[in-house]
Amino acid sequence: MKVMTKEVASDILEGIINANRDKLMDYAKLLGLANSRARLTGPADPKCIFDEHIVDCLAALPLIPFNVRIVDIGTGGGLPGLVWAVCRSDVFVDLLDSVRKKCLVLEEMVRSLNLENVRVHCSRAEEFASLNNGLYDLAAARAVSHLGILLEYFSPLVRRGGSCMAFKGPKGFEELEEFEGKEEKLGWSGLEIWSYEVAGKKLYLFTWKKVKDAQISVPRRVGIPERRPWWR
Ligand SMILES: C[S@@+](CC[C@H](N)C(=O)[O-])C[C@H]1O[C@@H](n2cnc3c(N)ncnc32)[C@H](O)[C@@H]1O
Repeated sequence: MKVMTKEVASDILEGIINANRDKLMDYAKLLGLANSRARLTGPADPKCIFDEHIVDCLAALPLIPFNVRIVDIGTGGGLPGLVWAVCRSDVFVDLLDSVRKKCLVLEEMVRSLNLENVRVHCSRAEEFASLNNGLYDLAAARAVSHLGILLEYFSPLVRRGGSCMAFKGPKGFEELEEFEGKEEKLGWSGLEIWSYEVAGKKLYLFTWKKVKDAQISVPRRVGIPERRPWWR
């Protein structure tokens, strides 16, 4: 492993949390209620959702440029994209999930929270990418898939000059070792790994820049990225 990790600047987080606490708490309550209907995120207790899940998503905010268009792949209950949209009216976020029941609940939450900078899409990433090529400045995912597979999902969606971000625990390093140094095949370069802590757990954001078009044909058909990993 040649890449050093950097620490996310956490000093501005308290200000972000304080400025948005009420709306974020409203979201935590909605998500808690929704969990009983569609199992969107583990816990049902709003405080636990806030402290473990919402704070995790907030940790990435210092890394997100202003006025960007973002796609959150496998958003589930809106993590991280909905959290970002609540705190940053300058960004526009497309929330993507393949499970219809989750998307319906998400749409209700977006309406309840009066968010105008969010749209919900019910689709697999592979299919969505064929209709939205290069549309995004940033693609992100939390708790969705192997890091290498995420890079394949992200690649066709992000414009040249844009970036991607994957939320990972320590296992992200093992996943990275499988393909490290080959990411340019998908147009990615400039890996940076950012570390931070939530509820006593050390967590990481893996980010890359899109420097060129992919050299392999993406998106591939649904299921192929998992069955035939691009790096093997
Ligand atoms: C474990 S959940 C994580 C949800 C959320 N990101 C979070 O941090 O709580 C993974 C989600 O990814 C969705 N998903 C998995 N593969 C997908 C794909 N290829 N395209 C779209 N959604 C996908 C699943 O439906 C599920 O809601």
